Amino acid sequence: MTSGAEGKVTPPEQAQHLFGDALPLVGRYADLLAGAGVERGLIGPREVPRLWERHLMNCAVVEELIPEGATVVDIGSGAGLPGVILGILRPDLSVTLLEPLLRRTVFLRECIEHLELPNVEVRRGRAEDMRSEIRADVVTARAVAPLARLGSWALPLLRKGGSLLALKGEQAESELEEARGDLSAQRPCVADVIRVGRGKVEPATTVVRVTVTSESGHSGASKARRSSGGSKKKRGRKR
Ligand SMILES: C[S@@+](CC[C@H](N)C(=O)[O-])C[C@H]1O[C@@H](n2cnc3c(N)ncnc32)[C@H](O)[C@@H]1O
Repeated sequence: MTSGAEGKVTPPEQAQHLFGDALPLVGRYADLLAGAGVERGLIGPREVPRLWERHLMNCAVVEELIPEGATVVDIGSGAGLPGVILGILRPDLSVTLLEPLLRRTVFLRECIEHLELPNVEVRRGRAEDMRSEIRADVVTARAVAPLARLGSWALPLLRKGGSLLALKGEQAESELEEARGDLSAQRPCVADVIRVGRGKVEPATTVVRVTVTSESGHSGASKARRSSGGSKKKRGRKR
């Protein structure tokens, strides 16, 4: 990526407290987003003035929820949010940016190279096609899909005890209540809504956390359905 492809965006004062020593590197990423990211249509030009507060800082506080040394898969990483920020802030994490669109993976690879992030890799693909290939401690996703669909993509990628951290808007509680049945049918799990970064970002970041409680990819209910023959048609044949 040429330096000419970098824009310039000044970090707000709170960014110093939040990012500490990582601020210069986050600043370089911000410049890439504001430059090549906008030129290539990966983020809208109207996002540039609010890049720090609404995007970078909002994503950064999610690191509080990620255990030391975790493997993290960022589904639908787009221009790298929240995955790149997590990779910068937490060198102890192994982060995979999972993104199906070529144009976006090209940008992501250039960012990783430019920012020299050895703990971050880019994979091109759809989350639902990665079931046999990925087992992670944490899956993150921001602005990717409604919760029930996101759960059907993310939960199969998690180890037992692993969590989906979905960055959501103010309607997170009602979205979770609507999706609860689908999430449990996908895989036994517990879920809650957490607000992270109070006092650091305004508003705090809303995260739906879904933690899988079983090794199996299927809930007890699905297992029961399968062992009792599943559909009526099958039961008929058995008799
Ligand atoms: C609205 S963008 C959000 C990008 C980024 N997470 C952010 O917050 O700026 C949604 C991204 O999800 C990706 N996506 C869509 N379907 C997907 C799938 N099945 N698996 C993985 N990523 C997907 C899209 O290509 C797109 O980059």
